[in-house]
Amino acid sequence: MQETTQQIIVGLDERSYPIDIGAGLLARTPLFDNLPKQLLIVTNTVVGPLYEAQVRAQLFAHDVVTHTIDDGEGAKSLDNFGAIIDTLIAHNFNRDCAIIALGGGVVGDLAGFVAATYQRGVNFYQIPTTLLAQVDSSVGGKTAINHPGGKNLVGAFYQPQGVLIDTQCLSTLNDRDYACGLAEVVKYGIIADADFFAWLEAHQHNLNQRDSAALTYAIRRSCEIKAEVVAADEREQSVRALLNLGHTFGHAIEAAHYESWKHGEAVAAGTMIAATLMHQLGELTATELTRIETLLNGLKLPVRAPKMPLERWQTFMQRDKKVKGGTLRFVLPTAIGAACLRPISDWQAIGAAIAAMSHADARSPL
Ligand SMILES: NC(=O)c1ccc[n+]([C@@H]2O[C@H](COP(=O)([O-])OP(=O)(O)OC[C@H]3O[C@@H](n4cnc5c(N)ncnc54)[C@H](O)[C@@H]3O)[C@@H](O)[C@H]2O)c1
Ligand SMILES: O=C(O)C(=O)C[C@@H](O)[C@H](O)[C@H](O)COP(=O)(O)O
Ligand SMILES: [Zn+2]
Repeated sequence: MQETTQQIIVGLDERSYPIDIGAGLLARTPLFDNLPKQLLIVTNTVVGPLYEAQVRAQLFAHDVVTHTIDDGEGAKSLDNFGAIIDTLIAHNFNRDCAIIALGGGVVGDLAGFVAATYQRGVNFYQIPTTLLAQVDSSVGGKTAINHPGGKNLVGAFYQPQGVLIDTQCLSTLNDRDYACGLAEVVKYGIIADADFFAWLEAHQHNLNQRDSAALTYAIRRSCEIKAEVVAADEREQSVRALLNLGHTFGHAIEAAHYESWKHGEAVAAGTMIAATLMHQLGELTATELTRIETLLNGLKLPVRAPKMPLERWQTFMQRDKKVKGGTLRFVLPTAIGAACLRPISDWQAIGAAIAAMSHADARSPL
C-alpha cells in the first residue's frame, strides 16, 4: 500500500509551521528539519514505553534527555513544571535547545509551557499520540498547567515549530480516550463546517471502528479548521474563542471531577448544555439539538453532565478566560456549522440549561 504524508501549514508569517499527518511517520521520515543538538523529550509513563524508542532511534546524532511524568490530568501541575525546569538546568540546556512533547494533551500542554518559559522561550515540537492531541491540543500554541481552582489557569500562547501526527499511534489508545478526541472533532463541525458535521454523522460507524481512511480524513479536516482559525486570531481576541464551544461548562465539570471526567467527555456534556441554552433562547432548532446529541451519543460520548449545585458551577465558570468586564461570554451554536460568542448574565437561564442536561448518573457510555 502506498504510504502518503499530508501536510497542513499553520500560517503565522515567520512563525508558520507544518503539521505532517501520516501512518507510520515516527519510523519512516526524519522527525523534523534542523533539530538542534540538545533535545529534551517530555513524555509520560504510558507513552514513553510505547514510542520513545522509535523517536530516539531517529535522534542518534543528538544529545537527548528524557523527562517522564506521571499519567493523568493531575500531571499538568506546577510541581511537574518545576521538575522539568530542574531537569533542563541539571543538564545545562541552553536557549538553542529544543523540547519535544511526545504524548497526549497533558504532555503537550505542560511541555509547551516549559518551552514558552525556559530561558524566555526555546524551540518546541509536538508529537501528539492521542486523537485529541492530534486534532486539537498540538496545534495552535495554547500551553498551560492547571490549578486546583480551575483548568489551564496558568499558561502562555507559544507556537511549536512543527507537529508530527503518526496515526498509527492511535492503535494503542483505549476506547475511552479515543472517544474523547472525537468530542473535539464534532466541535469543529458544529462551529465551522456543516458539511463536515454531516460527514461525521454518515461515517460515525467507520470512526468507531477506527477505519483508517475515515480517521485520517477526520484528523486532516480538524487540523485544517483549527489552523485556519488560529491563523486568523492567534491570541483569542475574536474568532478563536469559538474553539471553546462546550468548554466553559466542560472545564467546570473537569475541575470538579478530575478523577472521573476526562476533557473530551466534559466537552461533550458541555456542548450539550451550550446547545440546550441556545435552544431555550429560541435560536437553535430542536432538530439541530437532536442531531448534536445523536452524533455525540453515537460516538460513545456522554451527553449529560454530573449533577452539581449551581454555586459550584458558578465558582469554576467565573474563572473562565472568556469572562469580560465580570460577565461570562459563552460560545453558542447558532446552527450546525456556525456559532457565536455571547455575553450572558442571566443565571436563571444558564441554570435551566445546566439542569436540563444534568443527570445524577451521568457518565461515559464506555
Ligand atoms: N492546548 C490546547 O489547545 C488543548 C486543546 C484540547 C485539550 N487540551 C488539553 O489536553 C488534555 C487532554 O488531552 P488528552 O485527551 O490527550 O489526555 P492525556 O494526555 O491525559 O491522554 C489520555 C490518555 O492516553 C494515554 N496515551 C497517550 N497516547 C497514547 C497512545 N498512543 N497509546 C496509548 N495510550 C496513550 C495517556 O497516557 C493518557 O492516559 C487536557 O488537559 C486538555 O485541557 C489542550
Ligand atoms: O485552541 C483553542 O483555542 C481552544 O480553546 C481549544 C480547546 O479545545 C482547549 O481545550 C483549550 O486548552 C481550552 O483553552 P482555555 O483557554 O479555555 O483554557
Ligand atoms: Zn478542548
